[in-house]
Amino acid sequence: FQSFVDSGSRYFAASWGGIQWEKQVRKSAQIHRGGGMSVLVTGAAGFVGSHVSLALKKRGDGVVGIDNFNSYYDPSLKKARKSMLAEHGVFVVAGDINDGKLLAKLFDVVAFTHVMHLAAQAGVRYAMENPHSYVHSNIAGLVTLLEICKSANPQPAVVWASSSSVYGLNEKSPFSESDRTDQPASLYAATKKAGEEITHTYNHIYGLSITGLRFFTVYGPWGRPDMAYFSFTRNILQGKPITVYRGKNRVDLARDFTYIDDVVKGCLGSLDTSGKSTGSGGKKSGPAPYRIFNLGNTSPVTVPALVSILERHLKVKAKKNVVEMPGNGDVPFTHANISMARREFGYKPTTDLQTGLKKFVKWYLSYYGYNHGKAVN
Ligand SMILES: NC(=O)c1ccc[n+]([C@@H]2O[C@H](COP(=O)([O-])OP(=O)(O)OC[C@H]3O[C@@H](n4cnc5c(N)ncnc54)[C@H](O)[C@@H]3O)[C@@H](O)[C@H]2O)c1
Ligand SMILES: O=C(O)[C@H]1O[C@H](OP(=O)(O)OP(=O)(O)OC[C@H]2O[C@@H](n3ccc(=O)[nH]c3=O)[C@H](O)[C@@H]2O)[C@H](O)[C@@H](O)[C@@H]1O
Repeated sequence: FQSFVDSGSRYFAASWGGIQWEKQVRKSAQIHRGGGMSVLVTGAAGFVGSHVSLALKKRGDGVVGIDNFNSYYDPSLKKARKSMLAEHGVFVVAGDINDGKLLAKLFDVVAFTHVMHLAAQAGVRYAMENPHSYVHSNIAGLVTLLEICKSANPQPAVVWASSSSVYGLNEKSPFSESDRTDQPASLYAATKKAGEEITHTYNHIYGLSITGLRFFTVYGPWGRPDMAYFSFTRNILQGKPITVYRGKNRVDLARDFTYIDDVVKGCLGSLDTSGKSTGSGGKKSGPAPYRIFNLGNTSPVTVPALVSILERHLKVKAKKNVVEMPGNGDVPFTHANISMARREFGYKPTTDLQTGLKKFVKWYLSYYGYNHGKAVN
């Protein structure tokens, strides 16, 4: 088969469906531990997806990835993550979650017990540049995926990435799952909030088990070049200035930066406790779990403090341009209350920003070399 899909800004073709392809999918989905699960991970060549796929595979679960390798950021990093996963026996299919035929084929080949849905157009500020890419992946793609999941027999349990950005202009701190989420500050946040409502309908009508995870600014090795900690590192090493946004009345912005290994533990914990979907072939036979959890670090750090930590680890002083936060969708601060995730599956982040950034810098220097990151786009 050949499927042509619009992956954001450009078209690409992906081949799938041959005997060799099916063999790779089956092998990757094999469970190596009694009672293990077979998980379809969307966005598997992405930052969080590659880490979660690896962790599942390492503990004996079957994992098949799907990713459209779009060029929102350097696709060579996504390809490198795919190669790293292949070395550990995880096959990442090249394709778009809007391609219902491809998804149906994957479910024909493997009776997935779980779907870890991480494919999305991420990034808060880029939504002003390319709004339709958010609708394409975070709304249309989500619905295509849920349509396949609800029709599957048996239905998988679905765990998916929402975002701390749904708290938007909420001023109550720390953010609890029961706080209001009806004042998004960006189109990205609005599409994640829409995802929470859309998944609810599939839970209600079709009995799909749904767990939404509100991640809080995740960072770490194999991270995302568009995020501040990554682009600051690159610019500091290249001697280029960085732009540090500041809030109204000269107040520093702050984020509840959360280390990737902690988030991975939260993803696995929520998969393990997700319970079963209650329908099959599009028919519900009883109520199924619908859950939403914050996965944060519970200890916000200001952006200037983030820069200071990077300066110390990199042993280079940053050239800072401090500017007032433009009206670009950013929120002034985030801070997670994680008591629900702690209660449900023992989620307990253990990595502070200082320690986590040390690990990131070590990875960055080994991946891009010591030539001040000039290989990065
Ligand atoms: N990293 C964070 O700080 C953070 C915080 C909150 C929420 N999230 C959410 O977590 C998830 C993972 O984020 P990430 O940081 O790993 O981002 P990422 O961009 O590295 O990973 C997403 C992956 O999905 C793929 N993808 C995008 N649209 C697709 C489509 N239509 N079909 C198939 N593949 C597609 C991309 O190529 C990419 O590899 C996303 O849903 C994101 O919105 C991330
Ligand atoms: O928690 C979340 O839900 C979101 O976390 C991050 O979004 P963000 O917190 O904006 O992460 P960064 O882009 O790394 O920005 C971190 C902080 O640095 C600031 N920043 C960013 C870029 C820059 O050039 N300068 C700057 O000061 C931002 O205003 C923000 O306060 C991810 O990029 C989103 O995909 C995710 O949904």
